Amino acid sequence: MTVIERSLPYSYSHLEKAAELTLEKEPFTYVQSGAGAEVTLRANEEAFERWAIVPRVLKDVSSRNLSANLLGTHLPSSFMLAPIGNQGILHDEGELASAKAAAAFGVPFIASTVSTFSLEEIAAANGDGSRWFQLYWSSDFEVTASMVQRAETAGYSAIVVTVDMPVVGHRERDLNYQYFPLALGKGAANFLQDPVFQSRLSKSPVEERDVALAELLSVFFEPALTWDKVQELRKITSLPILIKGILHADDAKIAVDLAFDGIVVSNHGGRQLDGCFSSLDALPAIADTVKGRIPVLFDSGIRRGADAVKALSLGADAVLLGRPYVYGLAAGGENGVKHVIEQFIKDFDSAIALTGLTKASDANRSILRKVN
Ligand SMILES: Cc1cc2nc3c(=O)[nH]c(=O)nc-3n(C[C@H](O)[C@H](O)[C@H](O)COP(=O)(O)O)c2cc1C
Ligand SMILES: CCCCCCC(=O)C(=O)O
Repeated sequence: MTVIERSLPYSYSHLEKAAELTLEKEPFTYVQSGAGAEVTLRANEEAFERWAIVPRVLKDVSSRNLSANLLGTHLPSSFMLAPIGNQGILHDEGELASAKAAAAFGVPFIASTVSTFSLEEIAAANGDGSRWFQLYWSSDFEVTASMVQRAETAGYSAIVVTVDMPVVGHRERDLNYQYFPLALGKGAANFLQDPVFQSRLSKSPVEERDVALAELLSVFFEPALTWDKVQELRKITSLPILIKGILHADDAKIAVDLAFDGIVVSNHGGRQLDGCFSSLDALPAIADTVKGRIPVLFDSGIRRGADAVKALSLGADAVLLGRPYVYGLAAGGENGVKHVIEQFIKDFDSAIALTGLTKASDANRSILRKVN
């Protein structure tokens, strides 16, 4: 499938610029920025520059297989679209546009708890596409349970529990602008349309939106969350459960020991703890600990096809594409996301061939060297 959206740029930096020129400064900054001094945000990209691919030649790369299969989900090019909340601040069609674009390429879409549109609306837009649901664990457990059950009913095939946000990171640039999309109701649909959440209110969210949003903010975080509590999800759903936000090999070991179905090595794109490990630096030790017993997904810093080759070589089974696709959304709506997906697939395919591989799943450390 080829998308005609030639007015959009091809490089990440130009795509970011196109989004900046399209958006007001507050929503653009919300996406672009990280926590604190943004040391970790920068480290995520810099870590990729410290690994170099040492390609092999004359390997007959005329036929290539980029795919991965994880937990019953087919990934045609070993990547998925990362959960990104509040997409309505970037484009009126928000997650609906992204979910449609993902489906057009068969790329699985991970819908955020704090989406602008409800998980049912996103599922309808995603149609026959494949989708997972990202869960922010609410301190109101019955709301959490209700959302998970709704996701199962709406055809989501895995639950990704994000655990790196017991509290929100200190995002200085958002604080400077006093810009908080969740408080503005841009990521509220899953709560406002939830029957259990509605039962907590004396008037409907339509009648008293401000009261409903205040209730949302009061139950959004669960800083007391523990491994034991997350295990309770097993009683609620038969879907695979992945833990997103792992950086320490000991936590990866716990996830394996407790029989979770997968993990996502991630530092939330440098938006939570500034000064923490880059995601790529965390990956090898985690992959060595997991030893293939459960799928290891990776995000934070994937910008190009060669980045995906490096992450797969260091032990990831698949990667999540984050900021690049929402810059495409901002700059061009559904076609903008299609453009980003299409270019990423072409770039990844080229990188696999030029590395001397015919299967993405064959990527391994023998083709990488640490430089500087
Ligand atoms: C604007 C924005 C919103 C995000 N919202 C969520 C979210 O709702 N849930 C979640 O688990 N992660 C969220 N993330 C983190 C992404 O899933 C992913 O970990 C991160 O974007 C990876 O970093 P990268 O985009 O720099 O590669 C968000 C990231 C951004 C940039
Ligand atoms: C109160 C903060 C909620 C943020 C939810 C979206 C997200 O994960 C992000 O990084 O932004």
